Amino acid sequence: MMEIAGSYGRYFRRSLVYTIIATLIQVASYAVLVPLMMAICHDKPNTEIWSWVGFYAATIVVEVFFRLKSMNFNYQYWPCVIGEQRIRLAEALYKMPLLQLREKDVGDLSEIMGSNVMNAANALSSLANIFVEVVSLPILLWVAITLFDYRMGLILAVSLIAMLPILYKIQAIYNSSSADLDRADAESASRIIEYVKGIAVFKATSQAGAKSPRLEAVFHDQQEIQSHGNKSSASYISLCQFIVQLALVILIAFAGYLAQKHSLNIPKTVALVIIAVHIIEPLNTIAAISKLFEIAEISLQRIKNILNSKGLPQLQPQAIPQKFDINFNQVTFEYPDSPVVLHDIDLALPSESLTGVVGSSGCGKTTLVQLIARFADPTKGEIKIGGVDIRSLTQSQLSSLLSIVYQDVWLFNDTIRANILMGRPEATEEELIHAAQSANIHDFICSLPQRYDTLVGEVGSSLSGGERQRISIARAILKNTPIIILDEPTASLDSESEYAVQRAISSLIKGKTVIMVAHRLNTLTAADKIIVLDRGSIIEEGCHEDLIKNKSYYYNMWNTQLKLT
Ligand SMILES: Nc1ncnc2c1ncn2[C@@H]1O[C@H](COP(=O)(O)OP(=O)(O)OP(=O)(O)O)[C@@H](O)[C@H]1O
Repeated sequence: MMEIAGSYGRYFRRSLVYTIIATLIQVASYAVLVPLMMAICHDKPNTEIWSWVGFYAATIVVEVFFRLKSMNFNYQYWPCVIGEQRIRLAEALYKMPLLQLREKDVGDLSEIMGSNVMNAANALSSLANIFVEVVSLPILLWVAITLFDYRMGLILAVSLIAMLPILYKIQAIYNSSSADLDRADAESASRIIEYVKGIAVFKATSQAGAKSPRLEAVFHDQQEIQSHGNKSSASYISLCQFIVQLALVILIAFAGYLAQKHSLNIPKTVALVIIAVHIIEPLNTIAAISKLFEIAEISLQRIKNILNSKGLPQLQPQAIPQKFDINFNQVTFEYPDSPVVLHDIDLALPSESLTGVVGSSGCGKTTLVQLIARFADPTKGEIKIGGVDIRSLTQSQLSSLLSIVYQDVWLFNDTIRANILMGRPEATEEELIHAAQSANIHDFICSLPQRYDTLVGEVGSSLSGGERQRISIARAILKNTPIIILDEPTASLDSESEYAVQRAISSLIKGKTVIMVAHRLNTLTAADKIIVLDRGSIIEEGCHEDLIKNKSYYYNMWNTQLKLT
């Protein structure tokens, strides 16, 4: 619990203390019933009866006061706890190696950050207090009953303890349904995201809406699991309550027997039975909330799995590099449970040079460039920037050294200004406009109704691939890092857009150390060096003219592309 409470732990502890105080006072109020009943039945003077009534009323007022104090946590800090947990998760995701993050299911992650955090916080805000109350109240009331009549206390304890193994057994039977339901919820969240992202494909294949078998199957499963879960939890709660009520029946029968034998007087019997009823009430609640605790426990486990995932290790910290040449020394890499993708790569990229990476599909080009950004660490070997092993840099140090431009551009549903400023939030208006002009996108932005304040969401679908790409390049220009990684930035563009984006790229890479993956070899003819990869190994290296002269792998690729154009 304290883990979820995070920095609000002391408020949570305080609220539990208030609950305990309120419960103690509640017990005192019930205990007052015994002398009150005795005073009424034994015709005691009115003053004595009224003083007991007054005492009873006073305990109720004080109890309500402390209950309200304990609830303060719910409405004041509960939303803060949720916010804090979500920030912690977001930070854990940020630290997670990209390779590991990409393997996570988006639906699953949104379920964790959404419902799972809510479930865990609910357990903290309301369930914990109820739990303290429903556990401590019966114990304290039992102590009170035992003090008034040890035989009643004994019979109550024996009958409740005898029922514990049965309750435990029932709980074990019903336990699995919550985990199944949680899994079904996560699966359904994933399918919904998949459906929304792939709706164009679903429409094209006439599998949209009710005709989508994937969506239908997952909703059907979820319904089944949900109704099974609801049925089982309803019967679980009823069964537990029935068993707990049995203990009350035994106690009442025993109290009647003692009263018949004149071993217990009537007012005391009535008062003790009233108190015993108040023991049973919270015990019934335990059955209901234990189900909610179980759901919270599963949610907490899923949250912890993210929070406990380890980031990439950091070597002894070093000063941020002052030179920006990049060196691969004997770098080998393999994805988990996959064959080796890169073999013993030795590569030197001088400062302020442009290096192209080419090769057939799947030969490891993207993997090679992503290793520079520590998307994952090499299985063997090292990568250095300006002589500094990148594993000794913090994530933000490394990020400040490089910008990556991908083929698929991700723009946030915010203004165009905000999207570009992500490169350097503190940039001035002049710097922003200069970056957009350099990226060849300023005129287009000015043609939009709200210019730089146009929301990407409003024009998102009408932005062409080239326009989106130039916005992302403007962001990189503004960031102004000494190293630029380009992973097929023009691969999906038509030749007109490609020309505009190429001009933007020329502005971006001026005076930088650049590594660029490209399928279209004509984009690399001016590169200082081109490396040719085949099945994870460098098989050729040199400038365009040298590689053509070699008449080998690159030469064949070039001729094939010439024939196609
Ligand atoms: N996350 C992953 N887990 C396992 N294998 C992967 C993963 N990502 C890529 N691979 C495999 O690693 C190999 C190299 O992939 P990579 O994307 O680096 O190739 P590429 O040369 O950039 O391909 P393309 O030109 O088609 O983009 C491929 O066989 C690919 O299937």
